[in-house]
Amino acid sequence: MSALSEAYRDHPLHLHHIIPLDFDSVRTVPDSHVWPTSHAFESDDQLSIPTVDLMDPDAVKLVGHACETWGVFQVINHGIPLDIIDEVESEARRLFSLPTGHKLKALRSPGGATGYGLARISPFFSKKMWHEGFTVMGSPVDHARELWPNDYQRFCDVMEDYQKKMKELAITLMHLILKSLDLSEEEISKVVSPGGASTALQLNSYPFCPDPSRVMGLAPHTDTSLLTILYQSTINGLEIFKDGVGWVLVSPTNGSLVVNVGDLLHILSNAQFPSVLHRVVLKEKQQRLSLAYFYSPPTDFDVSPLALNPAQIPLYRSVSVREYIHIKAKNVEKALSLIRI
Ligand SMILES: C=C1C[C@]23C[C@@]1(O)CC[C@H]2[C@@]12CCC[C@@](C)(C(=O)O1)[C@H]2[C@@H]3C(=O)O
Ligand SMILES: O=C(O)CCC(=O)C(=O)O
Ligand SMILES: [Fe+2]
Repeated sequence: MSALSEAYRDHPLHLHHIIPLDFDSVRTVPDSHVWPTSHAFESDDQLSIPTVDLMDPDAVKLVGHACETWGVFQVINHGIPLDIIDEVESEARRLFSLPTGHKLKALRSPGGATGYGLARISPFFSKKMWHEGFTVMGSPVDHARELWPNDYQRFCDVMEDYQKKMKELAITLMHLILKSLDLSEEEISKVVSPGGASTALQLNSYPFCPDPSRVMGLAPHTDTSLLTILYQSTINGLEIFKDGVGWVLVSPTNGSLVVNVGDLLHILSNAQFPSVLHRVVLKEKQQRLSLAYFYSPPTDFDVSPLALNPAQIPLYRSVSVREYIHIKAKNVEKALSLIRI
């Protein structure tokens, strides 16, 4: 068991907050999944988040500006081969198209962190989300063997290879981001080291929905990570919240990846980089898939505001990654304010 999985063990969830709906059998949206519709569901579809070309000689400045003004950006020329992304998407599709009863063989256990199930934030909302996920931390072999006793190797190879590639990209991005904060190489290497990191890959599926305007794919949340690298299939749905504007749609563009600031980078940057609030709404009846890779320091690493000039005061106390996960598991929305000085 990875150290990251262990951090979640002290916060077991009830099975009704883990088991997704049997999406295969529903013809209408059950009341448990109907969210109050209001103007809150509207979004700005004209504005676009910044795009950063990782080959641009000004990448440090561009990434820093995007993190500061939006907390999220798209990357192009990121070096992840498109056929690898396609393979992961296709394996994710293979998994989510299994009959519900079969997927339950890989159900996340109440104290577990990996496998099939609802998003961890589910207990914090009175309505259920139109979502099913599969969380991978390293090798998914134990769950994959339950799903495909004679045919699990390909799924494992593809998921492990993707995590390796994502880790390299996350490290590159972290170097650019921390350089933009003027941190020294020595300080950067304490936060980002290839050997030590807590990472997770989350396969998300928003199944076919007979009435998309009444459901919520993934409720508004911030990610716990330093940063998250997201691939979204061709279907719209991801929205980010921008102060002074409201919800802004992030349309998928071919081959680009979405990078967002998580809570731990928000703390490290002393709130210079906002941990972006985001959600997924269903814009179409059709199934939507996404792949989210979460990158954080090891669980025993103490995160504290680093990018301080002499005139600045730290806004957050030091907190270990493990402790922050515990705080967030109990108070999802208030976690950052609970460590504010
Ligand atoms: C490492 C992780 C981040 C995450 C919890 C997890 O253990 C794996 C799933 C992740 C996810 C994906 C959907 C949104 C989110 C808030 C959730 O409920 O599960 C994130 C978690 C997070 O960022 O805290
Ligand atoms: O599906 C998406 O576009 C977003 C997923 C997400 O926010 C997450 O997995 O944390
Ligand atoms: Fe997220």
